[in-house]
Amino acid sequence: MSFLKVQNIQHTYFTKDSRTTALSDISLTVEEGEFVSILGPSGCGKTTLLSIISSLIKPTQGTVLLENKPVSTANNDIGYMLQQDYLFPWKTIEENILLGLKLSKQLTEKNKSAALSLLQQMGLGDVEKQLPKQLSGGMRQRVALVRTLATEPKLLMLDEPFSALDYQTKLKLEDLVSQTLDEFGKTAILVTHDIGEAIAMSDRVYLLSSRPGRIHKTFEMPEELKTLSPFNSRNHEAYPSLFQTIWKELESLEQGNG
Ligand SMILES: Nc1ncnc2c1ncn2[C@@H]1O[C@H](COP(=O)(O)OP(=O)(O)OP(=O)(O)O)[C@@H](O)[C@H]1O
Repeated sequence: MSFLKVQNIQHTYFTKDSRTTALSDISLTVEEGEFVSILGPSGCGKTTLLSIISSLIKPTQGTVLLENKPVSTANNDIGYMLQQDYLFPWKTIEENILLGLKLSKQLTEKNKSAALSLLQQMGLGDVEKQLPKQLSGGMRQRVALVRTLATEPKLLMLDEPFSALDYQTKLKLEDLVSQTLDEFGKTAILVTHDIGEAIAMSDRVYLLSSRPGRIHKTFEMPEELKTLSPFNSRNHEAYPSLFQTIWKELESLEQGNG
């Protein structure tokens, strides 16, 4: 039994006078603790696929099972880390990271201190009482990660979480996120436009083609990269040729010959 099983997804958006098939014939599985990425040209259906996996939209066809059950939006099955941090500007960092627990009526002394100690572990122990606007973009994304992990979701959806950050912050955050998810044994799906990021962070990369989005190719990352941090993966000798291979495939898709 796979942890996450996405079977034969097809999705068509209907409007009054048009229909767009965004996804067709998508099947994939993710095992517990794995990190996979979804890469593809603009408009290939990445966001649609994430929304279907999270059960925010119901696919026209197909099923999604998490631990053999349909995904539930009610019981913290899914946690999100998005391009924008969506921290509430009028709430302190502490209030922001505890909000999910509070709303789902799970706030206890135990998980409160776990969340605060994770904040400390992220190097943010001294900003608890500050407001989001007092923090840099990278710090705010670290807060967003703590808030996401605080509710102990089974599956994490990372939708371009580093794309608004400067390059150096992004590389540092990739390492921190990767290390934290490993430590917690979390399973994650990353949507990205960044080939390097996908290679450096993932166990497996799914390359989608567009109109409709299908799985064009699946790239299993070599074992020697899987065990390295994202930063060290980018500097490994296996990295440039993998980058070239995926780059060429993506180029061919963008030129419509895929
Ligand atoms: N609500 C909607 N109604 C109609 N068509 C939609 C809707 N949402 C998305 N689409 C279409 O479905 C296709 C896939 O869109 P989606 O946003 O999932 O792609 P994406 O890969 O996330 O794009 P990008 O990389 O540009 O963010 C596109 O052709 C888009 O125009």
